[in-house]
Amino acid sequence: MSENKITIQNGVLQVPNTPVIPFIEGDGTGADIWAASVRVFDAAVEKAYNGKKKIQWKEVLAGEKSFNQTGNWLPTETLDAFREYLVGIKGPLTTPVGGGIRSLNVALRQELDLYACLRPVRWFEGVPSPVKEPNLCDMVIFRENTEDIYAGIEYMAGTPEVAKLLAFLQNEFKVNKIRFPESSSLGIKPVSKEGTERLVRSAIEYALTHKKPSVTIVHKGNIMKFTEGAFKTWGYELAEREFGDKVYTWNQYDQLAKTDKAAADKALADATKEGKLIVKDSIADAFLQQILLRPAEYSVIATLNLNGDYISDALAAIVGGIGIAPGANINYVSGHAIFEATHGTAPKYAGLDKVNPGSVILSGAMMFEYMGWQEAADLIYKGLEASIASKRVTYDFERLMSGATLLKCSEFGSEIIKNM
Ligand SMILES: NC(=O)C1=CN([C@@H]2O[C@H](COP(=O)(O)OP(=O)(O)OC[C@H]3O[C@@H](n4cnc5c(N)ncnc54)[C@H](OP(=O)(O)O)[C@@H]3O)[C@@H](O)[C@H]2O)C=CC1
Ligand SMILES: O=C(O)CCC(=O)C(=O)O
Ligand SMILES: [Mg+2]
Repeated sequence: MSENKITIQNGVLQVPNTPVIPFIEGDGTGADIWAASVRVFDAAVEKAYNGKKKIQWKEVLAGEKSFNQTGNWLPTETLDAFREYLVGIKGPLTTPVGGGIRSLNVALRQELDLYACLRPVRWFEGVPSPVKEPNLCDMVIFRENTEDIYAGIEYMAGTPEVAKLLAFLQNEFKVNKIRFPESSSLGIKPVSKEGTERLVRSAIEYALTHKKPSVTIVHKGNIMKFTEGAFKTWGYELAEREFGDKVYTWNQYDQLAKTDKAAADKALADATKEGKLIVKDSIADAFLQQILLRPAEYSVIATLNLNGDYISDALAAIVGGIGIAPGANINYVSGHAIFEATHGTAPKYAGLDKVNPGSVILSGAMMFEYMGWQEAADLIYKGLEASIASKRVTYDFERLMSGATLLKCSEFGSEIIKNM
């Protein structure tokens, strides 16, 4: 075993001083963003550890660059590298709409079983926002990352496959509610108890470790009873079974309130006063208006794949847009993790050295925190905060700030380094 590999022993990451970290540059604006980000990462590590620590970057291919060079969108070598080196980082990869290859981003998450998509959402002082009090929005999304309709089990209208599936549903299950069966495409949404439990467990453990007040299970269980609804039920059951006294759930409240509403109110108030973690739930559509109107009531969010995708961009917009929305895809058991921005390839800006590299830079800060390199992460936060405070920012912030100086993507990276 090379001394430059990050490994995991008894659940604890072992990080050498000069770890090899595989990275994917990314499609579209990925090249611009990566060039700016990697300079920030190296500068933060150098400044934090005076040359005692240094990352050995290892480029691995995926997406358009990979296809052009190898004829393969996601080479086995790339998956092998992420498996071998445990921790990696990536830029965005393009997914065509309505046909063509399936998402390489989703494929990476599924192949490495990176079941938790962790996306922290917080406001940085001075960032322009469409809401009056963006500081009230301080949430961490745990999005299930391997199941749901992202499993890609869908069949196109008019194909023999869809005809077979339709016939099966009609003959075996007497399904007669498909409005236009002859022209319907069909998709299947797998949601498992195991998948739910490991995601909700991660969210609760995170909330307890970081002393957060609540975990909200966000679902559309009124309509999709056995997938989204089961996610809620399994989530509550897991919380009560595995975390016992450390949590109080709205399910416990509801059970008690059936016979004694006053006692239930008191139990909830006591649990809150005692600092227990409150595990609650919200139906997804209502949740999306609540995050605008009452964001302070939400903290850690546990949700399924599609809801998590929508919620990520919606919450990012509240705190200033997806230019500064970082994320991580993690398997907390194997230790495998790939860090990446919430945003996509923003193709219209490709090659213009224009977009905000903040999301990938903050994803790198999350990676350093995951590796235990907190000092390097803190320098990145410091550099970013000071750059925003001096109003020297990329186009996305500049167009919403008065008196700001417009910087290119690369210049914003340099600005962060200057302010570390
Ligand atoms: N994990 C991944 O790799 C992801 C990949 N994708 C893929 O990316 C492609 C493009 O998707 P699309 O729906 O256009 O979404 P994008 O997130 O790529 O872009 C949408 C808009 O968000 C803003 N934006 C995005 N990135 C930045 C940035 N770094 N700085 C500032 N603003 C930014 C821009 O807004 P404005 O126009 O207002 O300037 C942009 O037009 C698709 O193929 C999609 O599948 C999408 C999401 C995640
Ligand atoms: O894989 C893609 O192209 C889109 C993924 C996405 O939007 C996300 O993970 O937030
Ligand atoms: Mg998305």
